[in-house]
Amino acid sequence: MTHYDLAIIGSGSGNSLITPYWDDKQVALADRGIPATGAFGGTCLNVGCIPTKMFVRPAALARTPEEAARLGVEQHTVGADWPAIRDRIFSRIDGISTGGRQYREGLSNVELISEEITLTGTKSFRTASGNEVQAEQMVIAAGSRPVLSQVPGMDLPQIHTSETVMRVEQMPQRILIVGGGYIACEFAAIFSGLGSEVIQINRSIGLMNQLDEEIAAAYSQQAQQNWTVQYQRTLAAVEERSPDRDGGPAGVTAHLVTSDGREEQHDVDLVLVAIGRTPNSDLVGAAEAGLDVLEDGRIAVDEHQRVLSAGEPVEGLYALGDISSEAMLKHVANHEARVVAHNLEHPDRLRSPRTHAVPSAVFSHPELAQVGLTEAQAAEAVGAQNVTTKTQRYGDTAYGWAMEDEYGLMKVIADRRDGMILGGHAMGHQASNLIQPIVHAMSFGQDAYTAARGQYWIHPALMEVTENAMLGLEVPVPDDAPL
Ligand SMILES: Cc1cc2nc3c(=O)[nH]c(=O)nc-3n(C[C@H](O)[C@H](O)[C@H](O)COP(=O)(O)OP(=O)(O)OC[C@H]3O[C@@H](n4cnc5c(N)ncnc54)[C@H](O)[C@@H]3O)c2cc1C
Ligand SMILES: NC(=O)c1ccc[n+]([C@@H]2O[C@H](COP(=O)([O-])OP(=O)(O)OC[C@H]3O[C@@H](n4cnc5c(N)ncnc54)[C@H](O)[C@@H]3O)[C@@H](O)[C@H]2O)c1
Repeated sequence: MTHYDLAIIGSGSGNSLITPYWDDKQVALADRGIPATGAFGGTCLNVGCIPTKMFVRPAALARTPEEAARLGVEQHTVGADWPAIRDRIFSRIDGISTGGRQYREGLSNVELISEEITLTGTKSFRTASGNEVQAEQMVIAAGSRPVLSQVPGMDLPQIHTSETVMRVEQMPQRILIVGGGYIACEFAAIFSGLGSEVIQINRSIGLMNQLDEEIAAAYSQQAQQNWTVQYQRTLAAVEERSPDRDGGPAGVTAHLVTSDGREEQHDVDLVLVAIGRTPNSDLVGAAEAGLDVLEDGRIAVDEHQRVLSAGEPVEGLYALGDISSEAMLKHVANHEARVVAHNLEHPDRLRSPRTHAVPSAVFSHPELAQVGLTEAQAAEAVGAQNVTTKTQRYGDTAYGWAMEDEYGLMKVIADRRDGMILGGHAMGHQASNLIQPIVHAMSFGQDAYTAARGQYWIHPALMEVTENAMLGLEVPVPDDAPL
């Protein structure tokens, strides 16, 4: 049994817990590596946020002829060099991952355990090779993994999740994407932008249905113009077709079933399954070790990120990120890591993460961003009569004219009694940036009028969309309001 001052499971946001405080103490960092590649550094770096957005950018560039044509410029995308794009992206990503691993391996106070571990108690685990580890304090930051459909054919090499699809040898000519959430909508934009024929199916009607209804409907309409979207369909089975005459890779036939029981099929090169992610609490053996596990698979934590066992926090045991958080987002995992880092160092002054005004963006085409409540949730929270909303079209602002923008929207939802912002939702160019002043106002408790009028907005920047959305709300103007 090896004893450490701190043991961390997971090298994603967990990796950032090793602050200078631990320089003269002994830390174990266990990570089995990303399944497809064994890479160090977790999901965001290797198979998540960062590589996806590195594909989003060339896909957006490949689409510029559409916008250029509206502005009187003739452009033509000749093609996207998938192997070159893929290799450029992963040479950078893999280098960062390798560098991170080497750095950790080189530290005398850190033991890197590159193996799958299983908890044996609340602050102990066994490695796959049989070593027993015990720690004074422990953090479970073991993330989540993609869920696969429970249908025949999921073991075929043409079936992909977000963990494998970015490294395929050739860009698919035709791809079926299953799901209507973040990952499905981002990859639909990536592959359609780069030139694949994309068919996206969702079992319900509409895409990104967790968003504000107005924005989700507007996005779904746009998506249908950019690639093929089919609703009320689920995957029933996938079977391999024989290789083509030139000996090229075999594609698959995806069998679908519609909500009214009809059968359909699509011949595609590959299928991307993006129907959600499940926390890795089962992989680490959380329930067997006596930890409380919620119905959705998350490890239960209290307001200080302390893990619960039989409803009570276990001293010195924390969880963070996808394995315990409702929002599976990197900025949330990182914030929780900062809180846990503090709590590990100051057990007498425990802090809690902020749960208010958590934003997210979907880097699709168009881009989406949101923070706070939807209009329906706001009506539920404060009463429909107290809710005021403003939907500002990009196209009705000066920069929107410059862009000849046809679909961009920013919707702000506020309490009409005090002007406090309850939610913000955006769709269109740079939505993930335009939402930030709303996040700022909500985080620092500024009413919409003060947030809009209390600062200069550069004219005629696109950010005037956000300014105008806030100014368009029917809210009280505070006494001595800024002019
Ligand atoms: C395709 C995709 C795109 C995304 N894009 C965005 C985005 O744009 N913005 C955003 O905010 N979020 C995005 N996310 C979500 C974001 O990546 C996650 O919320 C975040 O990475 C979670 O970090 P974590 O530290 O909790 O877990 P991870 O980074 O997943 O780290 C957990 C680590 O634990 C290891 N592990 C698990 N079980 C064991 C075990 N038993 N033994 C040893 N090691 C184990 C895993 O191998 C992994 O390396 C995206 C996710 C995906 C999949
Ligand atoms: N830009 C970002 O911040 C970003 C990007 C990617 C992923 N993520 C995170 O990763 C999480 C997982 O992403 P995701 O897209 O896999 O999940 P998701 O929860 O966003 O979407 C899942 C989709 O799959 C559908 N679905 C669920 N079960 C199904 C089934 N059995 N058959 C058919 N369809 C089914 C759902 O209706 C939904 O449309 C997200 O919730 C998000 O937190 C964030």
